[in-house]
Amino acid sequence: MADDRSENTAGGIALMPVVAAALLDARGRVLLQRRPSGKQMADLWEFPGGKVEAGETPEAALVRELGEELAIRVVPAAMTPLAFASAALGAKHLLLLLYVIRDWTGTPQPLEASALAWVAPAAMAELAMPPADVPLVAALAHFLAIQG
Ligand SMILES: Nc1nc2c([nH]c(=O)n2[C@H]2C[C@H](O)[C@@H](COP(=O)(O)OP(=O)(O)OP(=O)(O)O)O2)c(=O)[nH]1
Repeated sequence: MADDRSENTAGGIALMPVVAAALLDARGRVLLQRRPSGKQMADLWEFPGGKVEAGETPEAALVRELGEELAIRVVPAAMTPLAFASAALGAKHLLLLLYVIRDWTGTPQPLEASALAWVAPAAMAELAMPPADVPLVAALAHFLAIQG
């Protein structure tokens, strides 16, 4: 019998773990990237990140994704877990883990996105983002408001 443990299919639902970063600059702005045309959820603004691959920790996946997408270097110790979203996504179920990151090396470049933008928390709600991000944006705005 096939061993499906690595596919996260317990209960019949295929979980899709995705990691994402709220990169914050010194002014409290957040880096968002625009998904390219032709990809699922094209043209929506999102937190940089991507799918956790089999055998990877979430933190290792975020190190890899931020290198691939933005050409920046981050270390797991600089990642603070902030919030998660749990939402149906087609035949799968998205588990989206959002980390706050204030320290990294390099200048973010849009290697895979069609655009990058540093966005003030108050302006985030005006951008079109994937539905799963809505509660994450609210959690981030709250976090930034209490952090000052
Ligand atoms: N990175 C990111 N993905 C998000 C966000 N919100 C959201 O629903 N997603 C979804 C979109 C995709 O279905 C999934 C991420 O998959 P992806 O295709 O961008 O990931 P990837 O970089 O591993 O890409 P690929 O190699 O599979 O092309 O998570 C978000 O804020 N950031």
